[in-house]
Amino acid sequence: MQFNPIISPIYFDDISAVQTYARQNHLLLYVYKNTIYDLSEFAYTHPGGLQEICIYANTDISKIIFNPQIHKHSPLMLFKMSKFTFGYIQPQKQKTLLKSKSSQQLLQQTRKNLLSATDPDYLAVPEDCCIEQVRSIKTHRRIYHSYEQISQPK
Ligand code: HEM
Repeated sequence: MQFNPIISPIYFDDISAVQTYARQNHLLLYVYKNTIYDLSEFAYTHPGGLQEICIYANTDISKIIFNPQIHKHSPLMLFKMSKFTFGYIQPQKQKTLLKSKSSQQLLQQTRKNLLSATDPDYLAVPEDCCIEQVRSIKTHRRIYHSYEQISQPK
């Protein structure tokens, strides 16, 4: 079955992991600001030519694609590329998760729930913590997110 990165993006630790993956799977991957695009098919219809785009295959093109000395693409090309999004370089996925609005809201809500139920456990929730996987637990009054799922960032 074909893996669908749009539903489930792949996370890589660094560019060399991307390169190894691309080699093993015969893909033309391009990294722009930590987002990875699979242009394996698009490359054949690249208006600037297949050869030109292949030169930079499996590299970080953040400083390349808007470089006028190479070819200054229109910023709209990023929209075009977005449909080929394949994955992300994200070594500290958990910390990034905490930065996302929904994770923070969830964390605050969990703290409030524990507080409002005068559950002493809320004091034990560390100030700087992140949510790995949110599962729910039931107490005598309400359903909370499991404390075991809230941990210190590594
Ligand atoms: C570094 C990897 C590159 C990527 C990922 C890339 C990607 C793209 C994309 C997505 C477009 C379509 C833009 C659109 O339809 O709006 C495009 C257009 C184009 N590319 Fe590239 N390109 C790369 C390298 C190059 C190079 C090295 C050259 C020439 C030396 C080049 C020349 C062009 C030209 C002439 C166009 C058409 C005009 C334009 O949209 O600016 N590209 N490229």
